[in-house]
Amino acid sequence: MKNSEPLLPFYEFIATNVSVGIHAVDLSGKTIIYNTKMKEIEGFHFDELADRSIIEMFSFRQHESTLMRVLQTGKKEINVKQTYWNKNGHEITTINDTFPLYDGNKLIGAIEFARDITSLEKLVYQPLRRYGEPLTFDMITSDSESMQQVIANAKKAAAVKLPVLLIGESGTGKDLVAEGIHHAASTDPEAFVTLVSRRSAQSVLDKLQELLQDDKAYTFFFERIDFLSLDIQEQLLAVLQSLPQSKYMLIGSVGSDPIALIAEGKLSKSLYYFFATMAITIPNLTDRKEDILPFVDDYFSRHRERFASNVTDLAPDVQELFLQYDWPGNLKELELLLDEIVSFMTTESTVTSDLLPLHFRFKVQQQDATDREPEFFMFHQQNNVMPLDAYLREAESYYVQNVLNLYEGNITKAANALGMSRQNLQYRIRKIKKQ
Ligand SMILES: Nc1ncnc2c1ncn2[C@@H]1O[C@H](COP(=O)(O)OP(=O)(O)OP(=O)(O)O)[C@@H](O)[C@H]1O
Repeated sequence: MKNSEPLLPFYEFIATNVSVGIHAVDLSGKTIIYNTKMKEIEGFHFDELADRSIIEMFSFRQHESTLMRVLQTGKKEINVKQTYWNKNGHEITTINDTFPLYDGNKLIGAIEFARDITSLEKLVYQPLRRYGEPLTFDMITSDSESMQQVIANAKKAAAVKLPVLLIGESGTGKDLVAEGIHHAASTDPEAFVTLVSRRSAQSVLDKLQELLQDDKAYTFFFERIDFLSLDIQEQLLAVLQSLPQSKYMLIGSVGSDPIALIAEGKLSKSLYYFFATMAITIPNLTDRKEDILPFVDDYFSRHRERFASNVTDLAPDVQELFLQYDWPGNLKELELLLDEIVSFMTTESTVTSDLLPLHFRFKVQQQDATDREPEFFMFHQQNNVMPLDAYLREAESYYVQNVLNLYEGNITKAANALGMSRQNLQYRIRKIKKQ
């Protein structure tokens, strides 16, 4: 390969600057190439991956399963869309092509190319919007008492036009409530601007400064301010404090309890006080299960209207499963699942259990992992053998749940006992919940 040596700097430059995530592994699953974009997508540092096999990293990585499968089958997998939550808890959507790598006839590894379409997905994934209509409170499913309270508070916030903080886990509907507030407070449907913190933090400030040059009474929605660094949060606060009161409607959102975020150093206390004139907490879907079936009905009616489809309802046993499941990804998870289900449907009008994707059935089963007997994890020849990564996920979930139970849910003590940091354990718990 002597002749290719002068090309190495070119290859390196390409790998570093290309806007596609690249991850290549050798036959043993060891990482050979992991480029800058892939690091950005997955929120990793190269040192964390350099010398480890995929199996060792199994609990952290989303892509390992495709790479493993391609190593096993020797067959490429093209255009696979994945939405997941990366190591930093950011929701990411990618489209992946994964190829086996051959030297002559000999398989030597696998390589994955991931196109990050998160921002695009956010733009195009607007299933609630009916042909450009503004998104108003009446379009938000709120059958539960707690959601009705959220809407009532959001209406008050729109009336007084003071800064608002929306608190809720990913997928609970913070974006919708923010937009509902805007349309209740303003007559200009075009003046709602979402400034997304999950990409480049500096771009939030730049975009804000740029828009402030217009003479428009914008509603600025600062989505997930807890994803901004403390330094940027302070800079943002300085800009916000200098704005004329009452001209702009200012809304911020955070993904969990702000007091805990402040204690963990992820949220500036002063920025919190600035936004929290009015704080609205949007509960998790599992705490307002009355919203599940009305949301499904509404989804089906929109689907019929838009795609002239036949889909009308869920079979009783599917309803049961939906009500039983915890929905860690909240309404977003339910919506993505419905998207997947209706894409399989042709002439059927009722969603029966055989139309449920395997991963969902598996997740419902996994929810009872804590009730499992230890014998489940012992290998019996007569048992069906499950794929290794599914088994490892089960085992991790079972072990972590039991250690948490042992320490009565105390994360610090459980993390100590498991020999890991609090953040690491919290990350794993989130991941287990989302599996
Ligand atoms: N109450 C609701 N009624 C109707 N649709 C909802 C409701 N809540 C959420 N959704 C749907 O769930 C999806 C996620 O909602 P949204 O983006 O507002 O969540 P979020 O809390 O802002 O999440 P993130 O923190 O990840 O941005 C949206 O596509 C929306 O259509």
